[in-house]
Amino acid sequence: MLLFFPSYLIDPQQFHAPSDLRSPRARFVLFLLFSFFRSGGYLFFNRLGIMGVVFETVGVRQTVGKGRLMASELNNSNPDHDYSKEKLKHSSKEEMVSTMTNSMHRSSSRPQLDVSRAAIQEDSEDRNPTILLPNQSDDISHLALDIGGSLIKLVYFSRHEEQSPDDKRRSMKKRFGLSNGNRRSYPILGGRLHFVKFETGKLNECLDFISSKQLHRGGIDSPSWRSGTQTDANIVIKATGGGAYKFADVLKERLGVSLDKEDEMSCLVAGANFLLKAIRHEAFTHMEGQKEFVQIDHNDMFPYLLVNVGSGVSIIKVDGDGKYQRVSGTNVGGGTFWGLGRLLTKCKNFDELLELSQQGDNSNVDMLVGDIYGGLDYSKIGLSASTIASSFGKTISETKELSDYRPEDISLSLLRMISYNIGQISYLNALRYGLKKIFFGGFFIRGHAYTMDTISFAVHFWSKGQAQAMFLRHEGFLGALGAFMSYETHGLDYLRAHQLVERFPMEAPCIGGKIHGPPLGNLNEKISWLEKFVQRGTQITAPVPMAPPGTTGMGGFERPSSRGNTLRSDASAALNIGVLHLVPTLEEFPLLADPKMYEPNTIDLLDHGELEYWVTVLSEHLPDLVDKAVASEGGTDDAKRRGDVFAHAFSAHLARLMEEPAAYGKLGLANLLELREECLREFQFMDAYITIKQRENEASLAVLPDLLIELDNMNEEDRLLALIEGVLAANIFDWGSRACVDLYHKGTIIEIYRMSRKKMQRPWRVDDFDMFKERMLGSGDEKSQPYKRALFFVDNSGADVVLGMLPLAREFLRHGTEVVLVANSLPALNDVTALELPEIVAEAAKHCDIIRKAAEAGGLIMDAMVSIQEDGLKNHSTSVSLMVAENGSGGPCIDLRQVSSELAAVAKDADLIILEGMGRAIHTNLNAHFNCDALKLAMVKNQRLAEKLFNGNIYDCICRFEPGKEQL
Ligand SMILES: Nc1ncnc2c1ncn2[C@@H]1O[C@H](COP(=O)(O)OP(=O)(O)O)[C@@H](O)[C@H]1O
Ligand SMILES: CC(C)(COP(=O)(O)O)[C@@H](O)C(=O)NCCC(=O)O
Ligand SMILES: [Mn+2]
Repeated sequence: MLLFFPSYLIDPQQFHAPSDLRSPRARFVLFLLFSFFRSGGYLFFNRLGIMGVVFETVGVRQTVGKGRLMASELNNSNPDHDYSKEKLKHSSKEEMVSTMTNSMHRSSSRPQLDVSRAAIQEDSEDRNPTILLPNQSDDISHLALDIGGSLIKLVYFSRHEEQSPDDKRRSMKKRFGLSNGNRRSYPILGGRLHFVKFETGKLNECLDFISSKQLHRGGIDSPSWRSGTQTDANIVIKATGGGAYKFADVLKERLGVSLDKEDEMSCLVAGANFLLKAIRHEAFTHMEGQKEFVQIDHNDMFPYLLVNVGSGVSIIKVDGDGKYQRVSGTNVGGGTFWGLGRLLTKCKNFDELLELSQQGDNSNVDMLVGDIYGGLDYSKIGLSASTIASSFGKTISETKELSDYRPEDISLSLLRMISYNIGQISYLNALRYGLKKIFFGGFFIRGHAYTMDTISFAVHFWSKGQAQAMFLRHEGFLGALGAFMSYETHGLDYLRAHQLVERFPMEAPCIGGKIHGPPLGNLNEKISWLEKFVQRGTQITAPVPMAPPGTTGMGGFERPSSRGNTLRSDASAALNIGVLHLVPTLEEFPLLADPKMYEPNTIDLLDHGELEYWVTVLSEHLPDLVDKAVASEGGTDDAKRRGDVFAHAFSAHLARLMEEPAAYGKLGLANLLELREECLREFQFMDAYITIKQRENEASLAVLPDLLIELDNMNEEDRLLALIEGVLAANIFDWGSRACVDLYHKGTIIEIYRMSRKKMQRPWRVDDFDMFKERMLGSGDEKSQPYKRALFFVDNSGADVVLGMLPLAREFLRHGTEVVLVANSLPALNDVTALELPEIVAEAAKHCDIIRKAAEAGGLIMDAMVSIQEDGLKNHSTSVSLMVAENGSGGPCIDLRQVSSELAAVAKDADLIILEGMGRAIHTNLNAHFNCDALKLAMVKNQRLAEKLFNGNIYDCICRFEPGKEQL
């Protein structure tokens, strides 16, 4: 039998089912219906009543004329969409499919897949049948080019992991001992945007790069490439810049592809608008060596002036999306600097020229006011003696030849001449149109501190502080991004800031026309490449070169105050930008009281002392972490090798950040801690603490029954206190804290837990327990209304979750409150993950009726213990539900601007959130305000932090209760 999808395009990321699906019956029927989708091709639905299907982009398989689709799980990503309005009224399979597809809502901008007449072949024996997409014809676009006068910029999209997501899912499941597959184990869906540049003069190397990765065919892993079903002659690539015309024939000849030419100005504007809207820390100011990220108000973005400093300079007034006017330009631009500079200094490359300027003194070349006025200021018109009166004016001397001047001085003079000139013309245009915001892009900027300072000074000086110069991290890629955006098929223009996660992998550089390393995606080659550096005794340079801090053009026409710093070589790595991971399922946590003001990080790492301290903490933790990571992979030679390279790579990141804290965007402690986890994953350490977690889970589960008996013998008030005490005490099991790890040598898990409980002394350092108790139990005769739904942001495995949070959850269930355990999507230290929780809950449920019934009601223990098919409908009860949701994070902290859509959806009905642990309740979110009540529980396992934030000591406890803003 064939099941037909209605004949229109669906937006996979926006498909979800109504909340009615929470009824076990509805879910069971759906389960039967879609059981054949499971594992790798399944329609997923979780215990929260949010069912989703996503045609996971990485799972898309296509053949010519007949698409094949591997469905995978996911849920809604459209924050505007109202779940509650949709009702599922049909019960037959066909009707249900069609109802669900009808409920999908179509976004004109995301027509990734044409599922018209899509069909499932039910006669197939396969439990994971393929869906045929007979009308899916085009490959989803992957590459766009901006071929400029000096540089070729590539933006390309990759959907594929080094390992296929299915393999990953399988190996993760195997490791976690989970056999069934209706839980998502890998949150990265979407794909990745990469940014690469080559010199236009080395077009051939650029084409080799494209060809080696088969980017024009959708990447090495694309099915059409593997199957050889697509002919290159059909391939059309978006391109902009003059080279799109000039080199069209070469591309046709070499790659067989045609170029679809996009207007350069439109692309620049589209690229800039996209970056400003979608990337949180894209724009920054740079004054006197200080870089500061600018928060862009999306509702007040326009108009602005865009100055693109490429070979030449374009000045564009931007009034909105697609609304712009090129108001001016100048032929004195980056090409002038590089061209004249090369002639005058004999430099071999652009960076060398820039680097030279850092040792220069332009007063040997420039004619200063003082040179004309006999050393005096021309104070009447506000010019100091050191102001440049005439760039290169001193070289009019007839007695000197070019060789009599230092190349360093010439380079600096040239740089200042051109930068001031551009700054001044930009200001004049801003003045002409009454604009206050000027964004500078183009590769002339090259993240070079002195260039930015000089332009900023000029804008500030001439506008008397009225206009502001801002720079863009993706400076040179505006046009290429715009061309990429112009594909009508990927709809990335609708992405929002929270859906993009920037990563900085140790990728081999491929810049300046040379690919300095292996093609992306081959871990082994990447490791060898990094090893070579280590063996040669060369420090691995972190992947993001940028200008040194502190070079400044103070005084506008003064000399740079900071000198002698070397410019990070462009060839040593990529740019000051990372790979953009597109995670269309991330959303803003809906219970944040003031999302615009929300700042996750409590500690400001702009404070150099703080940065130094935390970098040292992480460095000192590194050897132990490497040991654990290597052991988690069986201690094999391969694991040791990866462990070694991981240590070098992570140290390089830390060194890089010490040098320039804002190199990867705005830096907080949460980012630093997450970087460590990401770096581990980059070298394929998927869960370094797996053994420790399992051991601690087992030990804790063994004593749980006794603890529950003990608790049940208490009266309600004492029990509540004991439970909170228990959470705080058990939060001591934190393998990320140096002090705690030292403690673990001193006893068994249970001994340490008992010791920790014994030490609990009220009042705690922050102690709002009485307020919380009153809200829970009421006061006097007045009983309080129980919470409807509580979100428990759980932290560590073992005692923390088993003896701390789970018993507390049980108490809420007892009060009739629905509980959602919110846990990490990916491992971080010894934190429990959402994938691991069902099994832990199932174990606990063996000893506790309350947990068992609630877990059954939440559909949770079916995940780990019984198959829903065998259990069927017989066992559901009316008890409140215990559920699990993943939080979308892969670090020990949580940034609530980017949570999983699963969590965002379930949060809508919550009236209490409990944030537990140092990472989630102290390092991040200590100052966060919510619309619902919030309880923040943590033990402070770091002396410095305890002193700084709470004027206290290590092992102090925090119990902060904050009534929700809406309740106040
Ligand atoms: N590695 C490099 N090689 C050549 N020029 C560079 C390099 N890095 C920065 N530049 C500067 O960037 C300019 C080109 O900027 P870009 O935005 O790519 O413009 P275009 O599209 O005109 O090539 C060059 O003229 C030069 O000033
Ligand atoms: C990484 C952590 C935030 C995890 O703490 P948790 O959230 O598990 O309570 C914490 O271990 C930490 O801040 N460690 C570094 C500090 C130290 O070693 O003292
Ligand atoms: Mn933790």
